[in-house]
Amino acid sequence: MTPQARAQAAIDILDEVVAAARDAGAAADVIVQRYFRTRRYAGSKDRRAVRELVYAAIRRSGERPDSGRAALVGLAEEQPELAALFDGSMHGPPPIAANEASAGASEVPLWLAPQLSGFGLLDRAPLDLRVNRLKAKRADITIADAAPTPHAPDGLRLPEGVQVEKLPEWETGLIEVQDEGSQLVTLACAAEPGMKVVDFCAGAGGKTLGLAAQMADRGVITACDADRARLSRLAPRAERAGVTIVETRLLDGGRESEALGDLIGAADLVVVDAPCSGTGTWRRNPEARWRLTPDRLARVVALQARLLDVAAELVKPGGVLVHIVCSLLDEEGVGQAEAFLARHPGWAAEPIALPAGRPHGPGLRLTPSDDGTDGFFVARLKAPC
Ligand SMILES: C[S@@+](CC[C@H](N)C(=O)[O-])C[C@H]1O[C@@H](n2cnc3c(N)ncnc32)[C@H](O)[C@@H]1O
Repeated sequence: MTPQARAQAAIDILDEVVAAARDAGAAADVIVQRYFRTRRYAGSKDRRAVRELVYAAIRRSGERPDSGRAALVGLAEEQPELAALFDGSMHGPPPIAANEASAGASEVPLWLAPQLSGFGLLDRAPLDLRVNRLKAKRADITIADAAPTPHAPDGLRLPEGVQVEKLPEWETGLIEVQDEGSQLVTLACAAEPGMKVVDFCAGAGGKTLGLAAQMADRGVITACDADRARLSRLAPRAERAGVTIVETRLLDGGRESEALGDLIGAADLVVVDAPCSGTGTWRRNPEARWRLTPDRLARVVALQARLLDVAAELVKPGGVLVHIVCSLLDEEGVGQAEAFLARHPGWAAEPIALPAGRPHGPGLRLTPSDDGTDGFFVARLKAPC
C-alpha cells in the first residue's frame, strides 16, 4: 500500500469506529481486524502503519468526531507529513479543503472535562499479571523482563507486546492477566478462607479468581452474571487456576433475585463489581470516550443502585458488601456509596487499607496519574449486626 492508501484506509476504519461508538457497535480492535481480514493485499507493515494512524486519531480526540476523515484531518493539522498525504493521488484521500471541518484535540469529552481531566487517562497502560498464589509465589516466576508491580503483592509487570497466552506459566495457571488496580480492589474485599462469598457481577471471573486465591481455595464463591457468554468463560479459567470453590449462576437481568433466594442473608461478603462507564480504563480503550453519553451514564448509574440494593439482601448481619467501579466519575463511585448508605440505615462504611490509592468519601480511589493503575473506586459497606 502507498502511504496515501494507508491514510485512506485509516479514514475508512475510523468511519466505522465513529459509527460503532454512536450505535453501540463493535470495539475499535475488532473493526481493525475485520477490515484487514478482507484485504489480504495489506502486508504486516501496512497493517501496523494503518493501526497506528487509527489509534493516534482516536487518542487525540476526546469528543466523538463527525467522521473518520474529520478525525484524520485533525491529526494531520499536527503532523505535516500526514497532511502531505492528502494529495488526491490514486487510493489516497482528496486534498484538504480550506476551512474543512476537523476534529478538535482533547483528553476527554468536554462534558466530562471538569471531572476527568488530569488523571492520565491517555497514558500508556502497562501489561500486568497476577501470580496465582494457589500455585506459585511471585518470586518463583521467572518470565523475561517481568518486574514486580509497585503496590500489589502478587503482581508482575511485563513489557508491552508480550503474548501472555503463549507463556507456559499462563497455560498451567500460574499467572492471569489482571491490571494492578484490579488486583488491589480485589484485596480490598478481604476475602478469607472458609467464607461464603457472592461475586455478583463476576463476568469472566477476573476478580473471582483473585478472591479464590485470597481464600486459599477454601469456602465457597457463587459467581453470578447476567451475561451468559462472559460467565461461561469462568469455568475453564478456574480449572486452569486450580480453583475448585466457584459455582456459577446465570442471572436474569431485571429479575436477579429470582435465582438467589437461597442466599438471602447468608453471605459473609458480597462483591458488586458493577457495570459502569469504564472511564477508569480509557487508557486501554480510548474510543470508549466516544461511546459515553449523559443518557448512557444515567442508565448505568440507576442500574448500579438497583444491583447494590439486590446484592445487599444477600449479606448476612455484620457481613460486608463491596462496591467496585472501574470509573473515576463520582456519580458511580463515592455518590453511589453515599446514596446506598442513605437508603440503608444501620449500614456503615469501613476504612480500607491498601498500599495505594487515597480515601475518597466512604471509599478509596485509585487513579492512573497517582497510582499507575486503571482508575477504580472501591467502598466496603458493613451490614448492621
Ligand atoms: C465490570 S464488569 C465485571 C468484571 C469482572 N468482575 C472481572 O473482574 O473481570 C460488570 C459485569 O456486570 C455484568 N452485569 C450487567 N448487568 C448485570 C445484572 N443485571 N446482574 C448481574 N450482572 C450484570 C456484566 O455482564 C459485566 O460482566
